[in-house]
Amino acid sequence: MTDKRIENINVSAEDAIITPNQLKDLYPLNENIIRTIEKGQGTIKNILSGEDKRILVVVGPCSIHDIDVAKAYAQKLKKLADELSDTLYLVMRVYFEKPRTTVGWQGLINDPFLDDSHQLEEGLKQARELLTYIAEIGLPVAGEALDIVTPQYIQDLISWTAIGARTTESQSHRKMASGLSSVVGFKNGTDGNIKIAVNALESVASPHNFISIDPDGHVAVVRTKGNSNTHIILRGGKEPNYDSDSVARYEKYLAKVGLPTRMMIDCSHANSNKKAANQRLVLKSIEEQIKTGNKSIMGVMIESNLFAGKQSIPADITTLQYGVSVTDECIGWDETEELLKAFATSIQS
Ligand SMILES: O=C[C@H](O)[C@H](O)COP(=O)(O)O
Ligand SMILES: C=C(OP(=O)(O)O)C(=O)O
Repeated sequence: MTDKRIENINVSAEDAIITPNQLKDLYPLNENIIRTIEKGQGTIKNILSGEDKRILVVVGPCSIHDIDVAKAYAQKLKKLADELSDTLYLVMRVYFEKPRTTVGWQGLINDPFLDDSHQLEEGLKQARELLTYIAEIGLPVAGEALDIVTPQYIQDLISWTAIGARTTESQSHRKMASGLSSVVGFKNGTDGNIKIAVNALESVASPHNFISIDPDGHVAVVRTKGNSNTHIILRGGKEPNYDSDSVARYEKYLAKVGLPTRMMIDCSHANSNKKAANQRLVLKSIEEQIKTGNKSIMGVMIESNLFAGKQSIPADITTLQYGVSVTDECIGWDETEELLKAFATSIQS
């Protein structure tokens, strides 16, 4: 029994919620969905190995806060993905969990009503419903695995996974990622440290054992086989790190430690100085590097929403602007379409 004099002094409640299997029964898989995920996970593995020569593009909102906006975005992106599929493999960023530098809204799963009511079960339901909708239309999805337990609820619907700059060095995240079925990308640290991402690749390739929950919600020891389908993501730090000199330096470093020299470049975050308009400059540099023979850049990340910019979350949620990010600045849909079409045409020729 808990003795309240010494334990849970700073805990106000422990509310039981739906189990992973119960959530999956509410929003089940079907053959269409399984085909999208199998194809998504498989294609991304082939891009990582170099067998598929296309460039992986992880593109979409910084965070999902409005399911209708996300569905409208997914419809547009699917059309563009089909159009550019000879050169680019487009995967939608569907990020439900936001790591914060200090405090702030932590994403749709944590607070689906954006009002500090923290109805996590509702957040999980909304997340899974959206993921099944996007998979049904045949579009693969990318997510950030920030929480250690939520993958049990939604990871079957994810084709590519990021571990963020603030958690790349975390042993718990590395252990969890060693059991994920998708390719996993590790960001460099917020200060620009690449070593922690390279160390993560080594750690994640090994089998691990850790305590989590099983699909029925029972506490369980999860024993993983290790995941070698991994790569680093350059997101900038104190300085941007997308330029050809930085890329060449990281290629050498990966080769020196015996790892494949494959990497993704994040056009946003510290590579854009958090200014969405700068993402096009990063993409232009990537385009030039690929055109001049770079074979290490296997993917790019772009933060994009229906409309450009960002907004603060207002006290009255009904006054939110439709289709505008509530976390980092994004480029709008028109610019996204223009940039990706130009990128595809340029690297094809
Ligand atoms: O990608 C989003 C943000 O860069 C990340 O969540 C950190 O945000 P913050 O510095 O506003 O907390
Ligand atoms: C938080 C993110 O990035 P980073 O971990 O690079 O800050 C993100 O991609 O949403």
